Amino acid sequence: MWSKDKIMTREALLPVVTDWKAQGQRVVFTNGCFDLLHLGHVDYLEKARHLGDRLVVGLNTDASVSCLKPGRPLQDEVSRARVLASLLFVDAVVLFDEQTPLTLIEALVPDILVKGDDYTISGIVGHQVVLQNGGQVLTVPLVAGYSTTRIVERIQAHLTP
Ligand SMILES: Nc1ncnc2c1ncn2[C@@H]1O[C@H](COP(=O)(O)OP(=O)(O)OP(=O)(O)O)[C@@H](O)[C@H]1O
Ligand SMILES: O=P(O)(O)O[C@@H]1O[C@H]([C@H](O)CO)[C@@H](O)[C@H](O)[C@@H]1O
Repeated sequence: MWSKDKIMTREALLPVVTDWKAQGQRVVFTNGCFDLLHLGHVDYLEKARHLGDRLVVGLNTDASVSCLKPGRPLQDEVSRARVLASLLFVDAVVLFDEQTPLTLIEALVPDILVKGDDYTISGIVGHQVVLQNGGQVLTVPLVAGYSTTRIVERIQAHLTP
């Protein structure tokens, strides 16, 4: 499979997830902006994938990111989606335009919902949907010292005379 084929619309992804579930595969879902991919992202995504059998990543569109994080994204949604899709342990990438992935999670009803532990369980959007459907909501420890913001700050410091 070419990585670009992992990038799907919500409509195309729904039957794929239904088939995975019908085959008894546990579907893990996470989401984020993933502006500049770094070690923390890779570590947490790989761990998320191994909490189940398939990993679906919800990716904020450029419009969504710019509402959440003024001045961002630095990389457009096409680039961010392809970089995520190129990861061996990512099975699907789906863009969402809203401020939160709630409607996407309501549509997919993943078996496992995951975020980094910079979030509390009750602070993870969609946790009620997943728990009410008998699923799990989990966090993965952060890799200390890694963030997109930190990368930007280091570049800015490097460029400042
Ligand atoms: N250092 C890290 N280790 C593990 N997971 C991380 C780390 N940083 C972010 N994540 C996780 O990656 C996902 C996407 O987060 P996000 O795109 O905001 O990354 P970020 O590097 O924190 O970006 P920003 O600096 O712009 O906030 C979230 O689920 C978050 O919990
Ligand atoms: O990359 P971020 O900022 O960690 O991703 C955000 O996560 C929010 C989270 O799911 C809240 O529980 C989400 O609402 C927001 O749209 C971003 O994806």
